[in-house]
Amino acid sequence: MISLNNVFFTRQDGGTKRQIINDLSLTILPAAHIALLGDSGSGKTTLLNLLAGLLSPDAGTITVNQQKISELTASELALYRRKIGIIFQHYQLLSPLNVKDNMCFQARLNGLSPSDDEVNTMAKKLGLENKLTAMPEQLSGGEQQRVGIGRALLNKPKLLLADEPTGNLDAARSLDIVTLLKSLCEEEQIILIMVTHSQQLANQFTTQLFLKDGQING
Ligand SMILES: Nc1ncnc2c1ncn2[C@@H]1O[C@H](COP(=O)(O)OP(=O)(O)OP(=O)(O)O)[C@@H](O)[C@H]1O
Repeated sequence: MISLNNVFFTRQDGGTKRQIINDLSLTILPAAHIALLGDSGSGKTTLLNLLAGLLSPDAGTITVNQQKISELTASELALYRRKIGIIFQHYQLLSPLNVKDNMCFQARLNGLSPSDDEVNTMAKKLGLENKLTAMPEQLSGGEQQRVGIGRALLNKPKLLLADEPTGNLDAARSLDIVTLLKSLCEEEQIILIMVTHSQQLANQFTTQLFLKDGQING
């Protein structure tokens, strides 16, 4: 479960301060799947970064699975970040590593050692069973994003944050990837929060939240 209580976050915009997140309170239940929508610049990525512990609120508290992340020290935050899943629009695979090692990368960083069985099962679910020894540059965009999903899931997160994960893919492939991502999160009871500009993709989610003026309109 996630709760945000009276969270404020400002950015310096030229000479003035701009309130990006403005007294936001929100509860997200375990295993919820949420599409986060909002105009460009409304603060969607900022909100994901606050949940990822990459930014700290100016005021208010953020609690993720009973851990008050807004009060953690830098080293505690580094440990917290290792445990959550993040999927980026630009995949961010490591080019010298093959698919298998990319998929295992975050889990290994977090002290887990996925077995060959686990990796093969995940690769199969992602349709990557014949690509485990391929290098990232030999993959299509959709395949690279599936490696990104595998990398996040093999780390067994309780929370997965996805920032426009299909922003680089065409509509049909985006729908396939989001459907797959959602069903894998359902299977593993993972909270999924996905930023998207696409209403069609958001419609795959039972909960849609709209960020506007630093506030959530659910
Ligand atoms: N590092 C930064 N320094 C200053 N301002 C920033 C910084 N990063 C983002 N901003 C500003 O904060 C606001 C919110 O940005 P954010 O990236 O969270 O929006 P978004 O809703 O994710 O936008 P988009 O849909 O275009 O990706 C924007 O006005 C942006 O210009």
